Amino acid sequence: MSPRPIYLDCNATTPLDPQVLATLLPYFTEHFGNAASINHLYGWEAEAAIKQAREIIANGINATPEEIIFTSGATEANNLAIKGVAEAYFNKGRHIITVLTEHNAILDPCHYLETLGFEITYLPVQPDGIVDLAELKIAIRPDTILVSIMAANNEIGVLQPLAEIGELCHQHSILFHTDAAQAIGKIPLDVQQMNIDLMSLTAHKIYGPKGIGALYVRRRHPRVKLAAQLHGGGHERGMRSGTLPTPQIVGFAKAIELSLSQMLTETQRLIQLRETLWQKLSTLEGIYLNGHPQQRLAGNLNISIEGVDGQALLLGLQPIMAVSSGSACTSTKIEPSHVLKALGHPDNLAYASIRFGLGRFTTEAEIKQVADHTVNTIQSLRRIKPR
Ligand SMILES: Cc1ncc(COP(=O)(O)O)c(C=O)c1O
Ligand code: FES
Repeated sequence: MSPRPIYLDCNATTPLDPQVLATLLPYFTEHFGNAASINHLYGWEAEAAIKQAREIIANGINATPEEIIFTSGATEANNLAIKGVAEAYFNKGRHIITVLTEHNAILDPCHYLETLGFEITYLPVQPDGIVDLAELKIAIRPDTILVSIMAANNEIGVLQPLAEIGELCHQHSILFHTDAAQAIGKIPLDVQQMNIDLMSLTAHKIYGPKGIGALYVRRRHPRVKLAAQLHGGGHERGMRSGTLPTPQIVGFAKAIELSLSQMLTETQRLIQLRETLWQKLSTLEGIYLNGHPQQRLAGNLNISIEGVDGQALLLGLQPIMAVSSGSACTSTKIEPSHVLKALGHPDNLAYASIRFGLGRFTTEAEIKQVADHTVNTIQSLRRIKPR
């Protein structure tokens, strides 16, 4: 049997860290209680574990435990933030600002709100993927209630200037939400220092379990009002009903704890690996780096390649590596993703794009193998289909 391909799709998801698995397993077995059961030991055990996890997660972003609402992931957290704020503040205003390069879990709730009469401004980005603060300033209106700008982009890894955006929103008394699904545990996030009012988190991009995330909601200066989107037993202060999944929550906290404790060394290691890969790939002509070269996640490399078919390239890479195109394309239609389009890529050029997502378990030997195979595949495709 041939070995499994090298996993390089860490912006899509990551494997569970064995330490995370060990921490959460007992909560599937002996400590299986419902944290809402207040009359017996089983419930108390679950409740205590969740309390501790909530503290770890809150500390990790300089928030308080009461400001953490557990959700099924960042998609749900984004929906709760955007729809929850829209519903709670619609008497104040119906204008929201976001960015063209956001994840669909932001763009789709915004499109939905448009059908209800809200107005959304979708800011462009600069060619390097970073929002222009002057454009943001211009977009702010007296009826703007929310600015939602992601911390790190899932396709091109670009980091947005959160502290500057937060400062601007604060000056105008507008709530600032950030989707930090790709950023938590990878860059420092401080909701006080960055003036962040709401922040979406998820566990599965940092070696935690899938199906668990959180929304941070500021409770003081200002206290953010939010309309619940899931009604039921009144869990999470009525903001998100549903029995809390203790194993996932415990695993989420462990994942954050591990990521924060190794953030500096991990960032340096990943930058080195990423640069090795980029140096090798950029020896070829017609290869472009997508997104800002430095203001990006350490483990993300997104490139566009001239003169090859995107599908053919992915097929050629598949036996050796698990990467993604970062774009929805069919073999008949070569179309860059909405993120690459927002960078100003011309549609008509035959582009192939690859997103490499390096992570905790990526080795130097793997990167060398991936670099060689990618270069060879591009060269042989170009021989078949000359530019
Ligand atoms: C930026 C961003 N937002 C939201 C999500 C969705 O997160 P989840 O899978 O936890 O719902 C992802 C991951 O797919 C993401 O990268
Ligand atoms: S793989 Fe088809 S456009 Fe990128």
